[in-house]
Amino acid sequence: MLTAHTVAQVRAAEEVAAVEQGWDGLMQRAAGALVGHLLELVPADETVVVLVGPGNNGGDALFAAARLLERGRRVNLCLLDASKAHPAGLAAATGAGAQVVDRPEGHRVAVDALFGIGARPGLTGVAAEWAAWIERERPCVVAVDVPSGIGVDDGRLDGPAVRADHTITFGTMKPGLLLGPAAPLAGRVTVVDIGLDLAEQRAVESLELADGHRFRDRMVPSAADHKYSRGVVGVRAGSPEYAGAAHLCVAGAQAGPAGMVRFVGAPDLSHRVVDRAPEVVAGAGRVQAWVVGPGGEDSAEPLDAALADGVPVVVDATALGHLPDRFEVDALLTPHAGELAAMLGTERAEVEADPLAHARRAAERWSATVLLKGPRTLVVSTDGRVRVNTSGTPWLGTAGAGDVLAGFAGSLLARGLDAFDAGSVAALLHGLAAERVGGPFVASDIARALPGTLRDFCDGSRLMRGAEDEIHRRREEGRP
Ligand SMILES: NC(=O)C1=CN([C@@H]2O[C@H](COP(=O)(O)OP(=O)(O)OC[C@H]3O[C@@H](n4cnc5c(N)ncnc54)[C@H](OP(=O)(O)O)[C@@H]3O)[C@@H](O)[C@H]2O)[C@H](O)CC1
Ligand SMILES: [K+]
Repeated sequence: MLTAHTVAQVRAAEEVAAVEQGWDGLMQRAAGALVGHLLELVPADETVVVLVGPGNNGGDALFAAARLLERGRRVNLCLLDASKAHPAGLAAATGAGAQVVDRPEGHRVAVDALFGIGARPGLTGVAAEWAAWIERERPCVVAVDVPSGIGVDDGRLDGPAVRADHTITFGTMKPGLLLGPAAPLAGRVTVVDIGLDLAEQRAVESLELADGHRFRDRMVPSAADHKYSRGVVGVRAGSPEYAGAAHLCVAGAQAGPAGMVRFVGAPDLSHRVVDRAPEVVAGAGRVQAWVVGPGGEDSAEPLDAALADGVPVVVDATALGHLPDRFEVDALLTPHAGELAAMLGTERAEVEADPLAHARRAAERWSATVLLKGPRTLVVSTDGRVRVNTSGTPWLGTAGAGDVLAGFAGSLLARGLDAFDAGSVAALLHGLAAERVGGPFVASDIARALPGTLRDFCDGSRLMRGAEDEIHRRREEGRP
C-alpha cells in the first residue's frame, strides 16, 4: 500500500528525526538519496541545470549538486534569489565548481528545487518564467520532493507549476503527488527513505496488487461456502433507452466474488438479461447488497425500493439524482465529476480543480462513502479516510466502463467488504483489468478480464504469504 502524508505530518516526523540525525544530517541524507537517483537518471555527458529556490528544498539540491560535481558531472545553478539560497549548500556547490548562470535556457536536463513542502501553490515572477520554459522546451526534469508550485496537501493547482518527468520525494508520498490536477505533473515518483517514522498516520492511501493478502480471506470462498453464504448481489439497472447498462452492470456483478446475481427490472429487460446471462435470477428476493442506477430510469423508485431492504448499496448514475437526506445503510456513491457537481450544486470544473474537497463534502453531506471517478479515482469514507487509485489506462474512458465498475463493487459489498474497501478494491481491479486487456477495448472486455484479475490479486497474496513464511522460517533458524 502506498501512503501519503500531509506537510504537517511530515514536519512533525522531521522534528523527531532531527533529534537523532540533526537538521543537517537530514538534509545530507536527502541530498545523498537525490544524488543516487540523478546519477542513474541523467546521462553522464549532460550539463544539469539546478533551479534553486530560497528554502531547504534548494538546500537539498545544492548539496546534491556539490556531490555530482565531485563525481565528475557538470552542473550549472540558476538562483531564484541569490541572497536567499541556502548559504552552506551554495558554498558547497560553488566550491565544488558549479557555475551560476542567469537563465536555464539551453539545458536539456533540469533539477527543480525551487520549492518543496514549504510552498504555497502557484508560481509567480521568475519561477513562473522558468516553469514556462519547461513547458515550452520540455527538458528532462527531476523534481526534488514535489514539483514546485503544486498544492502539496490537496493536489490543487493555483497558477503555474513545474511539470516533472521524475519526482524524488522524501520519506513518504505527498497527497499532491497522487491526486487532483497536480498528480500528473509529478511524472514517475520515487519515495526515498530519510529516516522519518510516519507509519501510523497517513492522509491518503493507494492500494496495490500486492495488497491482495488484506482481502483474500474475505473474497475467496472456503470449502464450507455456498452461493448464499458468498452473498447475493441485486441489480436494479437499465431502461428501454439504456438496456446495455443492465447487461454491463450484471456482467460486472458476475465478475466479482459474490455467489449469485439477482436482477430486478421491467419484464422485457429481465428476459433479455437472463437470455444473455442464464445464471442470473430475475425478480425480487433477498440480497446482501444492491446496485442501483446504471442506465436506469430517472425515478426515485429503484433506490427507495433498494433502501427498504436495509442492506448496503452502490448508488450510480440516475440514482444519484434521488438520494435520501442521509444514508442509514453502508452506501457507496459512484459519481463522475459532472454528477458530483450536480449533487453539490456546483460546476464540473470546480470539482475537477479540487476533487478531494468535493468528495469529502459529499461523504459528509450524505453520510456515505464517495467514489469519485476520474483519471485518479478517489474513494473517501465517512470517517475521513481517503484512497486514490493509480491503476488503469486512458482507454477506460469508454461507454459502459462505469456500469461494470458499479456491478463489480456491488459484488464486493455483497461478499461483506465495507463500502470503503469495496470501492477501492473495485477501482484497483477495474484499472488492473484494463491494463491487462491493453486497449482499445469495450467495457465488456473489462468485465471478462475481471475474474482473472481478481484471482491474481488473491493468488499474489498467497505467493507473498509464502515468501513471508519463508523469511520467518529463516529468521527462526538463524539463516540470512
Ligand atoms: N527541514 C529539513 O531540514 C528538511 C527539509 N528538506 C527539504 O526542505 C523542503 C522544505 O523546505 P522549506 O525551507 O521549509 O520550504 P521550501 O524550500 O519549500 O521553500 C520555502 C520558501 O519559499 C517561499 N515560498 C513559499 N511559497 C512560495 C511561492 N508560491 N512563491 C514564492 N515564494 C514562496 C517561502 O516564503 P514565505 O514568505 O512563505 O516564508 C520560503 O522562503 C522539503 O520539501 C525538502 O525538500 C529535506 O527533506 C531534508 C529535511
Ligand atoms: K521542488
